[in-house]
Amino acid sequence: MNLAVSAPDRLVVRTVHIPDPGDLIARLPHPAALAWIRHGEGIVGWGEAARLEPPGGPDRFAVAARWLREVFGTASIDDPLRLPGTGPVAFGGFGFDPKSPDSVLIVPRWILGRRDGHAWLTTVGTDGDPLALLHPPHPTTRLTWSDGALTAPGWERAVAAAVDRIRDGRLGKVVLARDLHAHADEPIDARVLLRRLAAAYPGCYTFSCAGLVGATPELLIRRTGGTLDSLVLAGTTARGTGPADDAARAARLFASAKDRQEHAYAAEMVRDALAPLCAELTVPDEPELLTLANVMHLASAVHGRLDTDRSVLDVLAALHPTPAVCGTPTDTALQLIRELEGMDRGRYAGPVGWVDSRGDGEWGIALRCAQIEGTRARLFAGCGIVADSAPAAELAEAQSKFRVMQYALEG
Ligand SMILES: C=C(O[C@H]1C=CC=C(C(=O)O)[C@@H]1O)C(=O)O
Repeated sequence: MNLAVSAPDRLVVRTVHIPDPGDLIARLPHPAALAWIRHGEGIVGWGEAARLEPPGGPDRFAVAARWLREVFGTASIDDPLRLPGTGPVAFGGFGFDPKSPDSVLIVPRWILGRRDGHAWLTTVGTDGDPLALLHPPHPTTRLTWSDGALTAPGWERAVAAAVDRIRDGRLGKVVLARDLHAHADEPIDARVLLRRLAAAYPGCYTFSCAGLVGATPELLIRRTGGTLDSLVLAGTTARGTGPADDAARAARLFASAKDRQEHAYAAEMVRDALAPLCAELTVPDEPELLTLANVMHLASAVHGRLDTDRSVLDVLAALHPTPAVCGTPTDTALQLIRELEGMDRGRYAGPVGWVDSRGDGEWGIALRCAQIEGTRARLFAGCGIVADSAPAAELAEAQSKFRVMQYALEG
């Protein structure tokens, strides 16, 4: 196990009730921001009290859960609120591919939160000034764009190859992604991107963790006490030119056998993965429509009640990767992704979110995001491919999904 920043022997944690802090993103004093916000509520963090970079492997969720049990279990915690997200919290992101070494968990020094009429500040450690790192946000000026691993025609050929494999009967669905590179004149400030994303996509989960910044519509799992919630997304159409065009496109999406099949694979797998962990589970028979600023998705809201006390990380281990980002069957789809994408996804399409010391937490799938490193951003977008997929249509869908982060970077 590699502890890039070693945890102190014992964390000393104090949560206090505070007056409404207003815009959480505006309070972040440093570009190395940790954030999880939807409709203005959620948590932001900064500074680092402890950090874990679990090595790649299918057991990375279990390794992370063990480490957190140790770090939080030995902590001295003064938390009169005892709400989801109060007390110590770890923000995290896990590599998409089990082989990926990119997973990370960070326990910040300071956490500011707001939820259901409560606001709080959590301090981890007894020294230091939360505003010592004060560093005003700085918008990026000029950007240059270039292809990632595959050009657009190269990616269309990969989609065509995937369709051939599916028609050969080797698998039912695979999700293929591509990356785009942006290069700025000056370092990219995550807070500027977060502000634009939270304003343009308020219903999505705007997140930032170790340079991965985005606004995902897909809730992989939320654990609140014994309750689980998940929002399965698969099947997409671009937004129309106005309400009538939107309605026509939505009707075509619901009538599309291709999109319904893409969605069914994802919803069925989530049901099968959660059923053994739940005393009760509800999965709708029919998807509903989720409308975002750039696209519309088929969506299924899944609810469950855990059969026994399990951390949200245990539930993640059972769910990831769903066919919304990998395919069916999982192993065959993962092999095809490795063969055809020509890139390492890093933490794109992996779980991103937070967990507290009670095991509550919210984890999305890291979609509509970019990995920021200094002056560079690497954007990702993927599409579910089934037997009837057409490469040109999938390329257009990926372009619609890239628009989220293109807007975050360019304004
Ligand atoms: C893989 C992505 O989207 C997934 C989530 C929703 C809809 C999808 C689709 O219709 O293809 C994808 O499964 C992405 O945005 O990079």
